[in-house]
Amino acid sequence: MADRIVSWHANPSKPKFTPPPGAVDAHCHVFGPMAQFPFSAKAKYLPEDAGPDMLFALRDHLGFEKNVIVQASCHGTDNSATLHAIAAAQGKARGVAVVDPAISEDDLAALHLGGIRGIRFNFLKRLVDDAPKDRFLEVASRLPKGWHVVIYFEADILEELRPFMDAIPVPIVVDHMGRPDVTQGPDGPDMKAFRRFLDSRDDIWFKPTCPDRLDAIKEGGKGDPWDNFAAAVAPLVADYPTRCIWGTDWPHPNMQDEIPDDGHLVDMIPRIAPTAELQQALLVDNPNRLYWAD
Ligand SMILES: O=C(O)c1cc(C(=O)O)oc(=O)c1
Repeated sequence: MADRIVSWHANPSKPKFTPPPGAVDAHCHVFGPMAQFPFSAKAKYLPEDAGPDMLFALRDHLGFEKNVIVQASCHGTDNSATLHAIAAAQGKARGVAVVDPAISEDDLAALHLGGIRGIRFNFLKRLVDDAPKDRFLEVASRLPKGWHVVIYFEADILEELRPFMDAIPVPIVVDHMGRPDVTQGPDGPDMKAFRRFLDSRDDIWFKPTCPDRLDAIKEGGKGDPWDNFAAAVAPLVADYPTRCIWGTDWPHPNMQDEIPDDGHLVDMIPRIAPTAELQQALLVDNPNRLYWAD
């Protein structure tokens, strides 16, 4: 395994945009600390420590009140680091776990007590070795009440995943909108396909997140301030205002080449959600419905 990497900004700027009271950063991660929570033997990247203290300092700096911590692939199916961070947040965080599909009902109940409200299925080959659809469906059918499934996939496999996703019996939240090519614009084939998917069920949610990944210079995009992303994504938020949640994606796994300034990421919010109503839905009402319903 290569050296441990740093993928986050050392000194993010203060955003110009002020999030509304109660705003939730609903997609972020923690890494380690490794001495306490070792990374998975199957991890595809080995990051430096980015623990809860750093996450909460960033939350306060950016003007957010709560976090949803999504288990990062480098921790495999051992959710200890995520649970530790949720506990340290003292009610200000909930989370999404990655589980071995053979997990017992007791272990699912323990995750619920620890603040977990969903499980993540990752289909990115650069992040995980396998994604067994039949086993994923089985565990999705016996989740605690009120939970959902988070899915991370790339646009080119959306159609292939449709039968699998259509069979998921709980709400679905799509990470980073399934990584559309934002250089195609709001009416490009990737956005059209994603809209068709959203229209197929009213319990599919999405995260209009990661301009730094989707509009990266090395991916053929514009880079910060990510104008392609703003143009392609604002209409999606406008058309599905009750089904989107937003997050920084800190500490930005794997982004060590074009590390985003988190203050600039927050300043994308008014460009994709220009009214106070949209901002309230995206940052407060929607994430609270998914993660703090009980
Ligand atoms: O695109 C990625 O590299 C990435 C990785 C992870 C993870 O390693 O869990 O999570 C994300 O949200 C995005």
